[in-house]
Amino acid sequence: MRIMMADQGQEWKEILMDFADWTKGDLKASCVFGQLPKFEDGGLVLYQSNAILRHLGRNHDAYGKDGKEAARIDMMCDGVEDLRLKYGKMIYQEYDTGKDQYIKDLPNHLDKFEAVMAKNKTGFLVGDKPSFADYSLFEVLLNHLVLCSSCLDTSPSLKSFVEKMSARPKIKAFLGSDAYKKLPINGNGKQ
Ligand SMILES: N[C@@H](CCC(=O)N[C@@H](CS)C(=O)NCC(=O)O)C(=O)O
Repeated sequence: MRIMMADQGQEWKEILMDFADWTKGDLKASCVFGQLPKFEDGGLVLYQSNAILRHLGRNHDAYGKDGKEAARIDMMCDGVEDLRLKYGKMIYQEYDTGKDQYIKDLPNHLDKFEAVMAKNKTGFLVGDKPSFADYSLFEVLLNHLVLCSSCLDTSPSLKSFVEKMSARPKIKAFLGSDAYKKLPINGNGKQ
């Protein structure tokens, strides 16, 4: 979300929740699913990261040029979410016992995105400009590069995608900012 808003030139105000405050429970009780992030846009209050991404996609013309592209963007976003969940399970539940096997299995998961990216030939998953699924994939790949810096060596289209996204001026500025650098990748400090 942050990367997408930065690239689309949308300013945002962020309130970071301290874990001690969160455990008091008041905010949790007010969240629709008892979890963050919470996103407010005017009178609209949203939860669920991918719903927020879709909202941003609609607002910033980053949801395909027609219904068919939108459907394929949804599919790619759900595919990214599957990978994000596998990564999260390893990070939060199996880091010490499962990290090596996760890295070994990673090419099987990344291959799917590599194939779509290579076939589209525009440098994006769908269409010829970044959609919310591209921002989601980009963020997941950045995190995987921290986990294993060589993980894209056998995925040339994904490697080029990450390089080009990282070089987009507003993304480059955001990734270089203190606001971004001080954020932990994962809440448990593992990466
Ligand atoms: N499917 C949700 C998952 C949200 C989620 O896992 N939130 C975590 C932080 S990233 C949370 O609020 N954890 C605290 C809790 O469950 O009490 C989304 O994508 O937004």
